[in-house]
Amino acid sequence: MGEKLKVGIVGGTGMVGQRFVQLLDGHPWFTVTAIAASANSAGKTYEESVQGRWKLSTPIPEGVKNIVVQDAAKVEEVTSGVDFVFCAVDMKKEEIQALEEAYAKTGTPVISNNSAHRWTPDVPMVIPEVNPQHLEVIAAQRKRLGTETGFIAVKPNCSIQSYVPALHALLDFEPTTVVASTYQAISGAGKNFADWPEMLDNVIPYIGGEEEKSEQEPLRIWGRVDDGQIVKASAPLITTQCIRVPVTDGHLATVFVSFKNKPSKEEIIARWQQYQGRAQELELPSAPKQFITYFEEENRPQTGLDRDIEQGMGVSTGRLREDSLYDYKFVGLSHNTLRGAAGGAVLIAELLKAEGYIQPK
Ligand SMILES: N[C@@H](CC=O)C(=O)O
Repeated sequence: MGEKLKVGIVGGTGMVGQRFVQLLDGHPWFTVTAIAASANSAGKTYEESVQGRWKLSTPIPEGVKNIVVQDAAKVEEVTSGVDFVFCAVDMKKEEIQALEEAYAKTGTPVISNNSAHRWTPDVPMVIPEVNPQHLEVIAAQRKRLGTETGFIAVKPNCSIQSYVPALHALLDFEPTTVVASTYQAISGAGKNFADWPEMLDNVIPYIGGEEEKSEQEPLRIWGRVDDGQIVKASAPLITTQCIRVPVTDGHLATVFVSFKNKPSKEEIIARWQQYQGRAQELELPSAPKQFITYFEEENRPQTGLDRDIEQGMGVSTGRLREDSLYDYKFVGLSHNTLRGAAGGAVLIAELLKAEGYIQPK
């Protein structure tokens, strides 16, 4: 594998940005050469800019400490030294849409953790093991943006990763109805217990916008490519409740599901255990060897015990049993800031590189 691709992190000082920094330390294909953030952080070293707000348990990697943070709004300056960027910024939707398009128009691929472009018809929203075929729409997007090399690709919301992979492995049994309740960690809101004390010994039954995302985004993931656009699927019907719970990391979901062709319990478990996607076929560096792990123990998966499975990139399921109203019920779990955020975006970038969409400039 020749020289590493040079990466910029736009929004590198926030919680997801810090995860990008952590995951890219020692990455075999990518090296961080630029970090951009708001004008307030611009001009400081990365170490200075995250002083007192570094939220991860591992130290700031040596290789990025002295990178001078750039102003994310100065798009040409940031992109001049990189082959592609990750983007995780906290701004209004229209501002993020415009910023990401400005980056893409410089010929720079943008892999985004933000939700702003998740419903732009020619922007692929990808889980590499589930819908890698959606990358096809990049050609149409490049035409629209007037660039031969730039584009935007996004990852879906973290909540859906705790049940969509498990349902995807069962898609040919035609799930008709899904009820999912998610129990979401506080890091999903970019917080820890120090900065969100009311989450100690508490549950908050509301996460703004989350239920809409959790019900609609799976249908886009299962959508088809038609004339350079993603057309969302019309089934299954999905309803959700999303709840904030007092855990640091890990989104757990309880799921009820009925099928047109009801599989046996053994068939479901076999599908989960055997499921392999494009990320495993290509042996991408961040791909979990076992994408879905089924736990036979009746008290697993547990958020604290199992969120880090496969370096936080695997998904786990358990407690599969028949239900009195639906065909089955089960529990799913995924790490929200690894598989569900920065890790998922790094895996998309690896897929894009392996498929020839990201190249040295
Ligand atoms: N909106 C989610 C974060 C996932 O992307 C949350 O609040 O947990």
